[in-house]
Amino acid sequence: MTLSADAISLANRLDAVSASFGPGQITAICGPNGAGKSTLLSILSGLLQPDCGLATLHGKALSEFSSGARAQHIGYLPQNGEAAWDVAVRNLVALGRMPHGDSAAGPVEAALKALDLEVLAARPISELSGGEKARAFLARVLAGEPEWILADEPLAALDLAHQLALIGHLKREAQSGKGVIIVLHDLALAMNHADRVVVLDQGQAVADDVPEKALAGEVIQRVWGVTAEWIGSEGHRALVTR
Ligand SMILES: Nc1ncnc2c1ncn2[C@@H]1O[C@H](COP(=O)(O)OP(=O)(O)OP(=O)(O)O)[C@@H](O)[C@H]1O
Repeated sequence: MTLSADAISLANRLDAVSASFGPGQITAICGPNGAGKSTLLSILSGLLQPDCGLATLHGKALSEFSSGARAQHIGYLPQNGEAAWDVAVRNLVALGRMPHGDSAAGPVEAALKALDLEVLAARPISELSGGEKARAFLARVLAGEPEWILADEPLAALDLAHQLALIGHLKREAQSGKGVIIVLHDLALAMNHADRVVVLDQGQAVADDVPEKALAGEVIQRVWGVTAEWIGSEGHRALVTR
């Protein structure tokens, strides 16, 4: 039940990145702008092909899955997604059922509830704020009930309360046996809420460990070029920069 990247390279974007992800965990992918985070997530979702190396699900190359079968297993939220049509929120979320060929009401309503979208369900997407839209796109992913949730900066546009609610939801998804991989720029969110952190720098995986080790001060200094120190207790840490 693993999703793996095995020595994946893509010209000027990723350089021999290997990482294996298991279910039941939240993994954060962190790194500076242009480090290759979105590229790695796209490859792990099967939407982008590497030049060399292999991305596999349960030991089978992602390229060998039909797009429908792959989408049943892996739900992918791109950075800054856009809707092709200006549909109501509930209809957009129901599109998440497409890989299953149904529009089952249960998962759609559960996804609307999880993202606090019930009051907005009849509203056209074009009439949502940026954060509301981000929640709607993530609800579409959740409605597909994938084993793997891959989300590129899912928290970036959300207010504090919705960030915490979404993190709580992703933790429950992980506890129920799903695999969650999210790209995060907020290192404190990664430190406090991820089970594991992969740090990318200039296309290479330079740390892959529990948050305390992968985001240690010396890693932040080396990768981000920032002198910083963690304060507070486990699960409640804040990053103080100097
Ligand atoms: N479609 C593309 N074609 C060629 N190069 C690309 C393409 N998209 C991104 N890149 C380059 O690949 C590298 C990695 O980009 P990627 O979007 O994966 O970085 P990222 O870590 O997600 O960055 P950010 O934090 O800014 O979102 C960057 O140098 C970027 O300029």
